[in-house]
This record gives sequence, C-alpha cells and structure tokens, in this order.
Amino acid sequence: MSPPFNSRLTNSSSSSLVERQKQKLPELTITCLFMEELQTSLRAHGLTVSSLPDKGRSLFATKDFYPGEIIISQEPFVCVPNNSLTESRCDGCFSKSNLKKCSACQVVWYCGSTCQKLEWKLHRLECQALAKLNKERRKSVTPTIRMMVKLYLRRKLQNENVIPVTAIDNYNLVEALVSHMSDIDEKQLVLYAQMANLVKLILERPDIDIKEIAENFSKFACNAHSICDSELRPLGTGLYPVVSIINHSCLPNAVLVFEGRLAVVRAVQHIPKNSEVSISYVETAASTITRQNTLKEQYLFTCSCTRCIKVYDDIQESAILEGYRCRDNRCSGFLLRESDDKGFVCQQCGLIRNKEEIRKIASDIKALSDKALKSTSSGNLQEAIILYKSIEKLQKEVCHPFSISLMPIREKLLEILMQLEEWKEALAVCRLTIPVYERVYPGFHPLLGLQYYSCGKLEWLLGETDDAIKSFTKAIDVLRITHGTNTLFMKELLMKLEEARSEASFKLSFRE
Ligand SMILES: C[S@@+](CC[C@H](N)C(=O)[O-])C[C@H]1O[C@@H](n2cnc3c(N)ncnc32)[C@H](O)[C@@H]1O
Repeated sequence: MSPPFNSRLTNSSSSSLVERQKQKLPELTITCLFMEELQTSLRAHGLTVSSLPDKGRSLFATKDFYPGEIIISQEPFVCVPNNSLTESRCDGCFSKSNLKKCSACQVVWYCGSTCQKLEWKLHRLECQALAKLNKERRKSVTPTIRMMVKLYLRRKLQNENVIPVTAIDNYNLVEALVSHMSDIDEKQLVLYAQMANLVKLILERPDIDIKEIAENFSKFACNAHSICDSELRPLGTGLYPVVSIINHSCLPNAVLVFEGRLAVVRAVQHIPKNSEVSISYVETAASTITRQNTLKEQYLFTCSCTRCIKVYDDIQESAILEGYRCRDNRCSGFLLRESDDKGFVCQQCGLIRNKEEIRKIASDIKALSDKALKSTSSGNLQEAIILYKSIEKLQKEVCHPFSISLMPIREKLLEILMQLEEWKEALAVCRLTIPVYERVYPGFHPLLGLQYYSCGKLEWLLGETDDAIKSFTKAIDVLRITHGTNTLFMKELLMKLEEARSEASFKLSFRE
C-alpha cells in the first residue's frame, strides 16, 4: 500500500510558496504557480489533475491503484461540528464527552485543553469576533456561517504567515472550486446574500465583497463534505479542496471515509493507470431518476456514467428499488404502470394492482409514521416499536421484497430495538436488511460491511458464536478495503473476531 498523501508538504515547497507570495507576484502568476506545485505534489502520489470538457477538473491516476489502497488523504481547510440547540461537539475532535463552552464567545465547545490549544490560533480571532455579538445574533451563527467565518480567518492567518501555506493547503485551491453561481435560482441567491451580510458583520471587514462571500457559500453547497464517524454517522462539515477535485460516478471506483477530521479516499476497485478516480456524491442504492434528481438539485449536473445511460436495465432496476410488489405474495415480479394509468401490471405473472389500493396503504403508512415520530421524540419507545412494526408490515404489502424503500423503517426499528436492548428482535430485523444491501451495493461498500458488523455484534451477544464469526469475517472483508486496518474502529472489529474465534474453540474443546 502506498503511503498516504500527506497534508503537510516538505518545508522547502511550503517556504517557496510563501516566498512567492511575499514577492507580491501578479494574481494570475500566483494561481499558475500554486497549480504547478499542486501537480508536482500529486504526481509524487501517482495522481494528476486534468480538465474534461463535460466535467471540469478531474483527478486521474498516473499509476495503478488496487482495492484498499489510499489514493489521497487530506486535512480540512476549514471544518465545523454540526452543533445544534440539542447537541454539541468539540470543535477539535468532534467528540461529545466532557464538553466545556469557550467562556469568552459562548459559542464553541471543547473536550479539553489539547483540542483548545490546537485550535487556538484560529479560534482566537473567531472568538474576538463572536464575543462582540449580542445574544440574539450569536443564535444565528449556524455551523455554515461559522465555517465561512473560519474560512476568511484562516486565509488571513496564512496571508500573514501565522500558519503555513502548502501546495494542498491554501486559499487558491478554494478559489479554484466550482460555484455554479450562474445556475443558482434567485431565491437561493438572496439567501446567500443575507448569510454573506451576517458573515461580513461578524468579521468587521469592509474590504470583503458580499458577492465573494455569497459565491463561497455556493462553493460550500457543491464542494463541502459531510464528516462522518467510522459508522457513517454525520458529525460535521468540512472543506477539502483537493478531495473536492474528485468527480462523481454512480459506479465509483473509490470511496471517501474519515479518520477523525482527516478525509481518506480509498480505491474499491482496481483503478488502472490513466483512469479517472471517482466517488459517489449520493446514495447509489437509488433509482436512476432519484440519483439524477439529487445530483441536479445539489450539484447542478446531469450524470452520464455507464449506469445512468443503461436505459432498458434501468426500468426494471428502478421498479424493484422504488416500485411496488406483485399482489400475489409468491410472485417476485416487478410492476410497471399500466398504459391507461389506472394501476400497475406485474411483469412476471400479469396480475394488475389497483392504484387506489396502493394509495390507501400509502396514506395509512403516512399516518402511522407521523405517530411513530411523535412517540420516538417523546421517548415512548415501546409505543414507537409497535408503530414501526405496523409500518414495516404495511410496507411489505406494497414494496418489492428487494425495495430500498423498506430500509429506512427497518433501520429505525433496529436502532430503537438496540436502545431497548431487545437483542433477539434487533438481530431478526438486521438479518432482514442484509439481502437487500447485498443486492444493491457492490462488493466493497461501507454500508454493507457495517451491516455485517452489526449483525455479528448481535449474534455474539446472543451467544450465536459461529454465526458471529461468519458475520465478523464478512464485515472485515469489506471494511478492510473501505476503512483500512489501522484505525481504532478496525482494530476493535479485528479483536472481536479473535475473541469470537477463541470462544468457539473453547466451546468445541469443552464439548469434546
Ligand atoms: C466537487 S466538484 C468536482 C470537481 C469539479 N469538476 C471542478 O472542476 O472543480 C463538483 C462539481 O463537479 C462537476 N461534476 C462532478 N461530477 C460530475 C460528473 N460525473 N459529470 C459532470 N459533472 C460533474 C459538477 O459541476 C459538480 O457540481
């Protein structure tokens, strides 16, 4: 495995960038120099940036990459935890424990002095700005507003050489990000302008143009990444300007995961030399129309990857993923809309399903979902379980057995059953999700690996050691590729497999 792409470059290259900045070269020359330095540092890791007519900048491999190999890793230029009124996280490590609020600004939280010290150079400036705001204004400082404030303060610190500038850690890379400003609708532009006004007010910098800040908000929308823990739970948001060069594919050859705040892109397939590196920006287990709508809405492009242009296969696949099941429970056919639009015809046995019947079940599901949501938020988990089970039963009556629409309710049910320590029932629900995930996700997908892991943990808890060994092994086969083997998370998983194996051999020797 090749060494990770280091976010800190050698002193010589970073000082040359600073020197050039000091010499006050014209803007365009500096941009070209930064691009050159970026290419040099990428080349050392078997990568290059090229421009494609239909996609813009794209990351290409200049050597072969193999499954599990790190293609690139990068620290964020800026990042913030997703703090809200109900949940806060440390600004340094995103942890939820031992939090103390910064006494001066009363906005930012830290888990201890280590994180506070690490963040101090930047937070000192942010703290001064936030402390001047009145209580009401402080409430309007959302994570996105904070990320923009931090972006400008970090630029200032790099300009003043307080923090180092490197080939992959500089504001020029932020400037190069796509913004799609000309494609954004009027309403969104007004919103960005209002947010930009607030940022300008916080920064007290009359020299910064509102239009530039608004454009940066638009850049956040199509370039920032949601930072997740190893189990893909979102913790915060970050801007990783080199990782952001990677384009989307619905059949990606790489995956982006996070180790703390570090973004790590790993190959999930063999990526031959001279091919483009791609990740997926959206849930790949959705129908083409759903994926395309999401990509158009958030990233403002129409995907033309091989999966998106396969029209025939896609009609069938979309009907399975998000469509209805046959009225005959023994039939596994998928349904398509009748030409007179009165119902749906099973493509296997020809049975027709009435539109009204489906509409009635859908409205019952909606009513039950509203109730379940209320029960969950009021903490009445026993009642929530009964409601979610009824929803799942109704969904099974309308959805194809391999429909991805069945998954959110099953995941919710699983979460609540785990909270209530109803392990047996949780395992039964977890096992129901596996065949659907196995079908929709390619071999090395983190969600599939994580689901095997959950299954294994439940089986082990319930003393089903042999099954646990099988599930942990399957989880490791997937997650060693997507997550590597060096993180604490993976070490714990590997240890669980070892413990399960020892337990199994102990049981065997005891029986013998
Ligand atoms: C995170 S950026 C990726 C890098 C970008 N190509 C650039 O030039 O900076 C996301 C934007 O890249 C473009 N893009 C990404 N994937 C694409 C694809 N598969 N087809 C067309 N455009 C794509 C879209 O404009 C999208 O909003």
